[in-house]
Parts: sequence; C-alpha cells; structure tokens
Amino acid sequence: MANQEVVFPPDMSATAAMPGSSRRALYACRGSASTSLRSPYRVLPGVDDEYRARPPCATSWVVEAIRASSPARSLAVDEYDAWTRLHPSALGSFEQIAAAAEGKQVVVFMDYDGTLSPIVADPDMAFMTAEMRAAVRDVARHFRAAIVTGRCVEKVCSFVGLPELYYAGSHGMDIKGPTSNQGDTTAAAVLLQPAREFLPVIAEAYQALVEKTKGTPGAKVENNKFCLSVHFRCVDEKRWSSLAEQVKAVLRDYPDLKLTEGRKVLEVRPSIMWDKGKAVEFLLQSLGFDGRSDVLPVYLGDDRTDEDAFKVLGKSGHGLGILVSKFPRETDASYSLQDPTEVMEFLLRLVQWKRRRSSSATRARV
Ligand SMILES: O=P(O)(O)OC[C@H]1O[C@H](O[C@H]2O[C@H](CO)[C@@H](O)[C@H](O)[C@H]2O)[C@H](O)[C@@H](O)[C@@H]1O
Repeated sequence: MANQEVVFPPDMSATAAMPGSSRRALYACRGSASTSLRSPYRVLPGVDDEYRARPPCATSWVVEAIRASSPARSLAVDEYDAWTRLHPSALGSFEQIAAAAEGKQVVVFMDYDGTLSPIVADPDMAFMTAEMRAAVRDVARHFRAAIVTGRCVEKVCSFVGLPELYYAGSHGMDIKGPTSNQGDTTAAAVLLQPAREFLPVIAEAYQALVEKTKGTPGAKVENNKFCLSVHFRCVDEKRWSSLAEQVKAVLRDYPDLKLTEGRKVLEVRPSIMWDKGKAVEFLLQSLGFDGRSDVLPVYLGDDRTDEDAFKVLGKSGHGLGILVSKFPRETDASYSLQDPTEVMEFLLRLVQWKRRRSSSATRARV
C-alpha cells in the first residue's frame, strides 16, 4: 500500500459519488437519525443536545441496541422457519440466484467480521481460514470482488492477504483498488477517502476514549483510522451502561462525530453521510457498472452496518443482499446464510457455476 495519493476516477469525487448532492450534504446527517424500532440500522447521535432530546433512557437504549445486535437466545424452530420463508437460504435457492445471474456480470461484495471470519472475543485474532481465503481468491479470479468492512484497510488487508481485491475499509471511508506490481514496489490506488479531514479529530478521540475507558475491565478501543470501535464483548454486561456513558461523555467534546452500534460494539465515526451503501454505489460507479441491468451486485454481510448496502441494492432493483445470521432479524437482504461456513459454501458454488458457464461458452464457440 505504498501509494497514498487520493485519486478520483474520471468525473468522480466525494460529492460526485452522490448524485444531486453538494459537499455540504456530507455533513448534514446530525439529527437525521431514525429512532424507529423498525429501522434495522439506527444512527445514534454522538452529541449531547441529541441525547437531551431522548433522555433519560438514551443509554439504556444504546445498551439494548448493542444487545439486540448480537442475539444469543435460542429460538423456536418454527420462528426461524417463518423468517427463512421471507429470507430464504442462498444455498437452498442457489438455482434461483444462478438464473438471476445468467448473462450478467456478477460483482461480489463481502463484509469481513462475522461473514468471512467467525466472531471471536479478541478482534486482533479474527482470522479467516485458509479454505475461506482460497474460496475468496477463486471468487476474485472469476468476478470483480470487494471487501467492505468497518476495519481499517491496513488491518483487513493483512487478515485477507489478497491484493487482487478492492477494499472499502472504515465503513467505506477508505476505498482502495487492487494492488499492482510496479517494479520492485507494490501500489494500491486510493480511490476515495471522503472523511480525510477528520483524521486529526479521530486520532484525538481515540486517545480520549482509551483514557476514559481504561478502568472498565474488558473494554477495548480499536483504531480503524477513519472510525473507532469500542468493544463491549469482553465487558461484564452489568458494566455496559457505564461504558456506554463513558463513550457518550467523550463524544460530547466531539460534535462532528456520531455513534452507531454493531455486534457488541459501538462505532464512533465522522458525521458525514457516508456508509457501506455509499461505498458500494461508489465502487459500482467507478467500475462503470451503476444502473446497468446486465450487472448483478451481490452483497454478503452480517451486521447492522451492512443494512445500508442491502438497502442500496434493494432500491436499485437489480442486486442481491444476503444476510449472514442464525437469528431472525429485520433486514433489507433478500436471502440468508447462517454463518461463515455457509458463506464459503456459497462462494464456492458461485465459482463452480461461473466455471461451468465459461466452459460451455467456450465449447459453443469451437
Ligand atoms: O464490517 P465488519 O467487517 O463486520 O467489521 C465490523 C467490526 O468488526 C470487528 O468487531 C466484530 O468482530 C470482532 C472479532 O470477531 C468481535 O470481537 C466484535 O465483538 C465484533 O463487533 C472489528 O473489531 C471492528 O473494528 C469492526 O468495526
């Protein structure tokens, strides 16, 4: 990753990536949070005036949201069955998916944690298996493929280890193209960093959060460069409220940052209108694929933050969202898979299908 230049593809900039918007609109999302319980992805404003608007349950609401993002209770079989009728297994419905992909260029977007790698207690140990890596490598040989993650690009690149992929790190705020060899150096073109000016404030907030949370056993603050993750997974549930309070207290000094929640994690990020969905739109535009009915984007993800991407594909009318979850959840994804093992199986079937299509096309030509 030697090349740190911000390079916009022709006719594309942070603002051009959002049709009809001005750069100011990037900053317009404070207070735009939907607090609807039906909303699968709620933005939790990180500023005190917003919290004053929703007292006194705001902290318990944050804690509830974190709890709900990682359900652990076992469900009645029929409850799960009812849900899978709405969001059928992408494996069980593979023929249907293959039929939708017929004659189209498939673009595969993959979330990392909980999708390609199993959820583990220590975020620094969330490795993917060698088998999964081989499957993702095969996917990249046959399709345009991207990893879209909350992790910083550098960390996820070191976990995935496949330079041929596109990477959208920090929840899409750091987008890089495949790494190419240039003599004895390698370079990945930085395609977009829409939150660059927030780097100093993020670095400062990171230090403040580390300091504030250091007395909470098990709490961990992860620096994802353009955003931060405050991990609750190893913290005793009895301390979740006070940890959420600590995070909120720090954010009062940073009105340009906001909070969202994920799987036993609070994410701190710049208050700009940018998310994984925007990153997917940007990548499709960069590849010259947006709005094309002969392109089928497929997005696999497990977390609340992936809902933004599911929404974008749902709205476009020709994309497929696949939610990775063992538990029924409100989602904009059309299909489901239970866990990373099923994700791997799905990716392998996709590659197998593509190989069969390519060899029958070759046979037809000779
Ligand atoms: O967008 P993703 O690739 O899903 O990244 C979202 C966050 O994932 C990581 O946290 C989650 O996975 C950890 C390892 O399994 C787990 O310990 C934690 O509880 C999960 O929330 C990552 O550490 C975060 O930085 C990402 O934002």
